[in-house]
Amino acid sequence: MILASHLNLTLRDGYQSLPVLQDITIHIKKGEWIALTGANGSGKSSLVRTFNGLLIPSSGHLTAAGLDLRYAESRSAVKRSIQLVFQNPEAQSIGSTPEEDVAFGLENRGISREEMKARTLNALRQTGLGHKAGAPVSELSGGERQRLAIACCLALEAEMIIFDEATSMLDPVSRKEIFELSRELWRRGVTVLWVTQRMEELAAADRVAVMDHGRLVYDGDPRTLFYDSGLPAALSWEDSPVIGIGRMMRENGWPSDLLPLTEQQLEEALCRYS
Ligand SMILES: Nc1ncnc2c1ncn2[C@@H]1O[C@H](COP(=O)(O)OP(=O)(O)OP(=O)(O)O)[C@@H](O)[C@H]1O
Repeated sequence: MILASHLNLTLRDGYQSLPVLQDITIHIKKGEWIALTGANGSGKSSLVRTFNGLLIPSSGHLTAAGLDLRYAESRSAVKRSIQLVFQNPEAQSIGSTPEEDVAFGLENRGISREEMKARTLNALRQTGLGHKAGAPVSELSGGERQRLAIACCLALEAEMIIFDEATSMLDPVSRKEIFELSRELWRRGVTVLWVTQRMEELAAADRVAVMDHGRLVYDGDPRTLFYDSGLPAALSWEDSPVIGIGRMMRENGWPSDLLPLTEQQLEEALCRYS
């Protein structure tokens, strides 16, 4: 789905050149659910914006959804198959109702009115917004607005959806719902790149990529990242209480596949051995 090789991106900040991405090589396969993390300013958003042609790398090679993004036509085509859901729920809708908003994205795509209507209502139903199709967008909650952004991606039949800290402005219940929706879409074949700083979301991933100062510094499973890589300490990440307990468990001979990343995993591990 994404084949990035030795990507560099330099942006201008006044008179200064800022190396935002440095020598990034990553391969994301079709059908994966992968998490991307890193401190604020480490380059996560810049990286994912190169994947759907919003930012153009200064050098390196990038293929996304089978398109070579050196070419302007490829960059405009990739925006259809790889969609981004951003952090701010307020900033993503154009239409005055969800139905209008989703349909807006389908205009100029050579689709008949009937098909547009069917795709729109289907996408709204899949995201749990069927009953709000005609409601004013201004009356939707933050979680509903993120669902609407996802409905737009579905109507466009996106092959990959990139969630760029898409739940960071939501309450815990909506956050969990959007996260679960991303998992559901993934089970149905959508490739998902989930940008997050939340431990429980990293713990759910089979594969976690970590950015630091514009570089990709880790690409592997979350348990190895937190217990064996030494990276959290090198990046001055604070150990969560659960990881602290997990380290003690390891010193006491617990098998490494039971070392917990989340409170739930800790409870499960303790239940199994108590
Ligand atoms: N348009 C721009 N012009 C100049 N510098 C930029 C621009 N966009 C981002 N940067 C800089 O690039 C670096 C990486 O920013 P980016 O937003 O990609 O990081 P991030 O990891 O997504 O951060 P956050 O978690 O805060 O969203 C930062 O130093 C940022 O200030």
